[in-house]
Order: sequence, then structure tokens, then C-alpha cells
Amino acid sequence: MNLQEMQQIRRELHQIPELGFQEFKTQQYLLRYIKSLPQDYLEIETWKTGIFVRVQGKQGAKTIGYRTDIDGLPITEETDFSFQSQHEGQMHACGHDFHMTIALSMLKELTKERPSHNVLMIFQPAEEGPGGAFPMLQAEQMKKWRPDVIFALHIAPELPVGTVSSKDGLLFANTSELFIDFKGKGGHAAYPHHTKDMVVAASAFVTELQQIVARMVDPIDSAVVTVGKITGGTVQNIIAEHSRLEGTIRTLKADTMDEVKTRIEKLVRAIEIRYDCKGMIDYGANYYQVWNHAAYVHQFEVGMKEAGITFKRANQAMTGEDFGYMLKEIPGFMYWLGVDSPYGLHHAKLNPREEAMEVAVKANLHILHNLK
Ligand SMILES: CC(=O)N[C@@H](CCC[C@H](N)C(=O)O)C(=O)O
Repeated sequence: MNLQEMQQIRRELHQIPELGFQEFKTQQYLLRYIKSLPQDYLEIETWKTGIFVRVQGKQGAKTIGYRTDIDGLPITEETDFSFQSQHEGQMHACGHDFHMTIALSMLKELTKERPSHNVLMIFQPAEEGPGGAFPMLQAEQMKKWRPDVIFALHIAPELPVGTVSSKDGLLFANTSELFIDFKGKGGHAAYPHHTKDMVVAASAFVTELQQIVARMVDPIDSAVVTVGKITGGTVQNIIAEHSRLEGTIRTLKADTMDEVKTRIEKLVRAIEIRYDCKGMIDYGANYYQVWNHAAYVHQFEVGMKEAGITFKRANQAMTGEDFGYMLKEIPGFMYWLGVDSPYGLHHAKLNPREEAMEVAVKANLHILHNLK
């Protein structure tokens, strides 16, 4: 597939971002394209809003899995693209439009040059939440077409086009979503002494929360707690009866995740006592760390040299990825693809350079044709 065709697909997908497990238009778009390819060696099966496509290899001794995520984020786009999101309040702000286009392009090339190994292309919903990788691993298709090795990529705004990056061992952190509701007693803004103000309770919680990382986690280890959203109250002169915090916890070690959660629970109990309210915690979706298998990262590094693509050793990142669940069961790796965007992941002006998709397809086909 040439760059022009990739640009067209990426831009069409960019206009229809959908949240986790609601990727209905996206699934239809992908299926339409996949069914337009020569079908001789393809088997296609849907799973919820995702898709499995199996390419029957010439020898078929081994199956290589490749996973792309397909969901968007609840962000209002602020780019000046002519192909802006048509779904209000939703945007492909994490590059999944790129990821899908790269996968379709790989598939087209595989139907032209049949691979030696079988290839299982996995179009996975809900990476941003609540997580599609874990349930997809339990799917029937995963049992009958189980890959022997699996890989995936993620765009990296801070790396130049033409560069890929990875490392053996831990690449991405353990993550857990965090939702906390505080319930108190509302009332007139002029009579605070008759109320239990949940805006004040939420504010105290957020301020104190950062002490968990600053003072309770070993500085040699690492953790992040971020509150990305606070809601509470109704109007300016009514004291809020309810407040809600939505955030995420990131840790390099699984044990540290347990420790941070215990500290959060203690802090919520302390807020309950201090502000005479009720605090309820829900950890939402948890993602297992992305742990790359050294032997495959090594093959990837060697392969990129052969393909004329710059390989850079990556640092560990506090991003999360439910692809970690796939790597927990199947050996393989994940890598960063340089896309040179002035705005980062999850930013309303994310603007990755489209030429990077050609680099990714070249890199991925090289892996598929050469992986041992
Ligand atoms: C690559 C990336 O940005 N992934 C997301 C995964 C979200 C996990 C979950 N919803 C959470 O917020 O904990 C990320 O935010 O790192």
C-alpha cells in the first residue's frame, strides 16, 4: 500500500473515533477493507467489536501474532485537520488510527506476498479502557489460532520518523484505574456548619495523595498517581453533597501497586474521619506490565539494522498497555514507532507525521518474514 492510500485510510479512521467496546463503525470500516482484499489465504472472524484475521502461511509451522488497538479517547479534538473527528468529544489522540492503518497495510502486503509462517492479525477493542486484551485472550479464536510469538507497536511522539525503539524486560508500567466517590451532606452555601462539604473533602484528598509517591514509595522504585478528573456539586451557592475523582495509578513493580493501593485506602479512611463523610473506592481496570522477551527484542534490533531503520534503546515508561496480558502468556515484544509530533499522547492536538506509517509497515513485514 502506498503512502497516499495509507493517508486516506488513516484520515477516514481518524474521523470516526469510538470508545472501548463501542467501535461499531470502526469494526465495519475495517471489515469492509479486509474483505476487499484477495481472500485465498484469509480467515476472518469477529469478536465483540474486534476482529481476528488469520493468514495461512506457505509452511505454516509457526504462527506469529500481531496486535493493533482500535479505540479512541474521550477528548475534544483541537487540531486544524480537514479530517477532524466527526464524533464530538472523541478523538484518536493515542495514535490508534495509525496503528489500524499500519495493520491493514501489512495485511494487504501479506495477501500479495504470502508469508512462510501463519500470521494472526488481532484488531483489539478497548485498549484505553476497560481493556480488550485480557478477554480477547480467552476467545475461541485465540485457542484455535494461538500465536507462538506476538508483537505490537505504539506511536512515540517524541521520536523522529525513521526511528524505532524498544528494550528487553519492563517497557511499560503496571496500571490501575482509580475512581473515588465521597458522599457527605449538601446544603446552603451560607451555612457550611450544617453540611459536610464534599468539594473540600475531594480537594484535601488530592493534595494529600501526592505524598504517597513523594514520601511512601522508595525513591529508587517509581510510581505515579494522577487524578485526571474531579466532579462535584451542582451550582455555585450550594455546598456539594457528592464529589467524584477519576485517576490512574502507575508502578514499575506489581508489589508497589499493592502498597500504593493500601495507602490510598488508608487516606480515604482518614478523609472519612476528618470530613465526616463516606468514601468509596473502585479500581476499575488493571493492566499488567508490558514485559518484552529479550530474545525477540534482540532479533528486532538486528532486523531493523538489516531494514535500514534506526533502532534506539528505550527507557521504561509509565504508560500502560493491556498488550502486557498477551505478553504474559505469549512470548514477544512491543516497540515504539517515532512519529515526531509536537504534541504528546492523549493531547487534543496530537499530530503524528504520516510518513512514519511506511516505516512501520517496512519494519513489521521484515519481522514477519524473518522472525525465528
Ligand atoms: C499507551 C497508553 O497511553 N495507554 C493508556 C492505557 C490506559 C489504562 C487505564 N485506562 C488507566 O488509565 O489506568 C495509558 O493511559 O497509559
